[in-house]
Amino acid sequence: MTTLDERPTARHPETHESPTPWPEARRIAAGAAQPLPARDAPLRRCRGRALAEPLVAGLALPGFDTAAMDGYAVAGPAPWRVVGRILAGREAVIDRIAAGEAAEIATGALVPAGATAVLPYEQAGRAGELVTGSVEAGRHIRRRGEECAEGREVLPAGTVVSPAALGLAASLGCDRLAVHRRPQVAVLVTGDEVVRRGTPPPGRVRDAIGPLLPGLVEWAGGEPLPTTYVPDGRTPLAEGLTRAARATDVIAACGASSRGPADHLRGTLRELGAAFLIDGVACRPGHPQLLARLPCGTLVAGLPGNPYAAYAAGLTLLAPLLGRLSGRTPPGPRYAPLSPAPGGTAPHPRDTRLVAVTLDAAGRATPVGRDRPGLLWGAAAADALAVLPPGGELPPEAELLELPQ
Ligand SMILES: Nc1nc2c(c(=O)[nH]1)N[C@H]1C(S)=C(S)[C@@H](COP(=O)(O)OP(=O)(O)OC[C@H]3O[C@@H](n4cnc5c(N)ncnc54)[C@H](O)[C@@H]3O)O[C@H]1N2
Ligand code: MOO
Repeated sequence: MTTLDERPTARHPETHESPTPWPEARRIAAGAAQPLPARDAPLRRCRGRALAEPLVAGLALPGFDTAAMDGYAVAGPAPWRVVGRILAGREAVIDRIAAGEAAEIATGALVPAGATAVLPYEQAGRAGELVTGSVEAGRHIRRRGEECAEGREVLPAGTVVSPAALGLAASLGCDRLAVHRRPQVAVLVTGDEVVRRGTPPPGRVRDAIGPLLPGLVEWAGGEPLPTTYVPDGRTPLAEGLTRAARATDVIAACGASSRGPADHLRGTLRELGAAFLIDGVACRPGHPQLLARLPCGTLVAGLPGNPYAAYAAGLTLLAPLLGRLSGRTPPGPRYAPLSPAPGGTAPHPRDTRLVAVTLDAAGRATPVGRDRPGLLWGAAAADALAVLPPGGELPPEAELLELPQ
């Protein structure tokens, strides 16, 4: 685990904080915890969780010599005399055929011993009990174990269990899988100005973060707990953090992260004895974000109140942290060539910029615009966020951050 003392300490000329460079902040967040313990869970509860152990084939696939086409199992050269019919899932009525014989066979049925190929109906001619046609030896028979040998590792530990992985595990005879527990995340939304329903009156604003964060948390590997709303003020914030810390692995506290009269997050965390792992990140938007550990061990990700800044911060610190806690192997970085922005998006002189982009069919990323810190329009229309390192001209290509769907 990286400690505060290992953080770079350059002071930020505008905020007087000591922001951590964006790539370093992500590494610290991903290393701030260990994967949560494994549990044995029934398949229906495994989707989205990470395998705690490799998935090993407990049986061969296919499990028996299987017809890959509807037609005739044939032995030796044509013509063949039909000796019966074999359907999938039925006990073998014909377990062997000799040269010159054929058995009508359904896709998925057990191929009788002695069969040298399956001749599809489309390639067969039939007159009474006699079948003619030509088929290469071995064609259209899936031999036992040819697709996956028994005992083979098919997925490594750390793989997120997808719908396809669930189907594969079932094909391999699994009823349960060893998966990591998902980290529970309590979302605290602060601010006297936020309203949760309808049109906000003058001076108030609709809560955009409460609806946004649970989906982001779930996508990143966490289990969101019901969102709690905390009024401005140190005491309610301290009470909210203390209550949440008793019941959860991670707290995502939104708003109150800056320097205004109602921005008590940093002070309150200090009063509660929290250790800061990250105290500001050199990125736009989202620079006031933080990561701290309460004395009880619960981690607190502090996200800015501006909704797009909260989203960008959620992807910067919260997502790698939840990925690690949930035992997921992090995906490798993705890059895309950048089209110049119609409005002229440029790198920030000191901070990493996170820009909402769409991807065209050729894989080029084009900035969408409408991604000011308070506005989620660009992010909602985007396919990814492009990461623009600080300084210089617009780079020819950029790293992409995947977005929750
Ligand atoms: N003197 C400075 N002021 C500010 C700085 C700075 O560096 N120095 N940074 C600015 C940036 S950047 C951001 S981001 C914000 C972060 O502010 P807070 O985290 O303290 O959040 P608030 O002040 O509570 O709110 C900011 C903004 O967002 C709206 N908001 C808050 N919560 C929600 C919500 N749940 N849904 C929708 N909108 C929300 C709030 O009404 C404000 O407009 O600080 C800047 N100031
Ligand atoms: O960085 Mo603020 O986080 O721009 O909106």
